[in-house]
Amino acid sequence: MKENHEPSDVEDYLTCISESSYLMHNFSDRLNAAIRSKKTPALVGLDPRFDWLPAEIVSAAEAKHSSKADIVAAAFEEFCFRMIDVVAPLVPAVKPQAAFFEEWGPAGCAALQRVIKKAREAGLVVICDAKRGDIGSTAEAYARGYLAGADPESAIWAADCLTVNPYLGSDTLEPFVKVAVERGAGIYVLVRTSNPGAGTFQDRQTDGHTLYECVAAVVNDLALNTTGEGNYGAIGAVVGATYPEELSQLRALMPHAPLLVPGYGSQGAGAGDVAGAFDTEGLGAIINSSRGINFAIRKAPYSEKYAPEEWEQAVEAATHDMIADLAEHTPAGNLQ
Ligand SMILES: O=C(O)c1cc(=O)[nH]c(=O)n1[C@@H]1O[C@H](COP(=O)(O)O)[C@@H](O)[C@H]1O
Repeated sequence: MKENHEPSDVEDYLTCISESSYLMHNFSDRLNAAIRSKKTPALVGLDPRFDWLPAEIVSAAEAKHSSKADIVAAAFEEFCFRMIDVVAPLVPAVKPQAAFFEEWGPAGCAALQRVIKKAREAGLVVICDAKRGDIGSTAEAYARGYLAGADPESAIWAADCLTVNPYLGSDTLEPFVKVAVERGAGIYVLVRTSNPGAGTFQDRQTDGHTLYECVAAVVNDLALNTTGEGNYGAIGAVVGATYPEELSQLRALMPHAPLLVPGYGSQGAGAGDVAGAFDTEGLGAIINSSRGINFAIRKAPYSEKYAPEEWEQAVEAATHDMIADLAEHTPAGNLQ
C-alpha cells in the first residue's frame, strides 16, 4: 500500500471496500448484538496491577515460577481468567489494557494473548487497549497483529477491536480501517480523552474548530462508510466520561461512530455524566470501568461486605451495581 495518501484516497478506498461481503461481519453489528443480548453497555476493563492482586493468586504464581516477569505474567493471566469467568455472563465486552502486560516483556505479552483468547472463547467482544498509531506501512503491521474480528485465527493478538491514536494524520488510520473491514473487526480512535490534560492539544483551535472536532469529523466519515446492518460503523471514537459536555457534543457530531467511554468509576464520572453518549435505544456507547470492578474488594461498600478472599464476589456485585446504575440513569435502561 502506498503512503502519504490524501483524504480523497481514503474515500475512494472506502467506496470500494464498502461493497465487500466482509461487511456482513461488521464490528458494530456484532457489538450491538452482544449489548442487546446482555441488555447493558457496561464494559469491564482488564487492568491487572501486581500490588493489588489477591494474595492466593500471587503465592500460586510464586510457587511455580522464579523470575519476577514470569511470576507477574502468570498472576495476571490467572487473575484475568477468573475475572472473565465472573463477568462473561453479565457484560458484552472486555477491554484488556496491553500496557500492564507489555511491561513484563515476552511473558506478559504471551499472557495477554491467552487472556484475549479466553475472553473470546467466553463469548465476549474483546477490545485491546494498546493505543497504536504510526505511518501507513507500520500501522498496517499493528493492525494485522491485533485485529482478528470475526476470525480468531487471523491475528496473534486476536482482538475484535483496537484503540488507535490519530495524531500522525488521517492517512495513518487507513491501514487500520482496511484490516478492520477485511476481518470484521473495529477500531476506536482517540478523540477527546478522559485525562486531566486532555485539552492541552485536543482543545486547540484552528479555523474556529478544536482539534478534537477535526478528528471527530474524520472518524464520523470513516464510520459512515463502514456501517453494516445498523446505523453504526466499524470505526468508533474514544471520548472520556469525565467531560460530559464534550461527550454530548461528540455524540451529535458523530452519529455513526460507536463510542468507547472510559472514566466511569475510579476517574470520578458517574452514570449521569455518560447519559449523553447514547442514542434513544440505549445503543451507540459502551462505558468502561477498570479499577472500580477489578479491585472492587479494596473499596467500600464491597470491602465491608466481603472478605479479601471473596474478591470475585465483590467483582460480581460491582458489575451488577454498574449495570443497574447505567440502566437507571441513562438511555441504556431501554435495553432492559
Ligand atoms: O482508550 C482508553 O480506554 C482510555 C482512554 C481515555 O481517554 N482514558 C482512559 O482512562 N482510557 C483507559 O481506560 C482505562 C480506565 O481505567 P479506570 O480508570 O481504572 O476505570 C485505562 O485502561 C485507561 O488506559
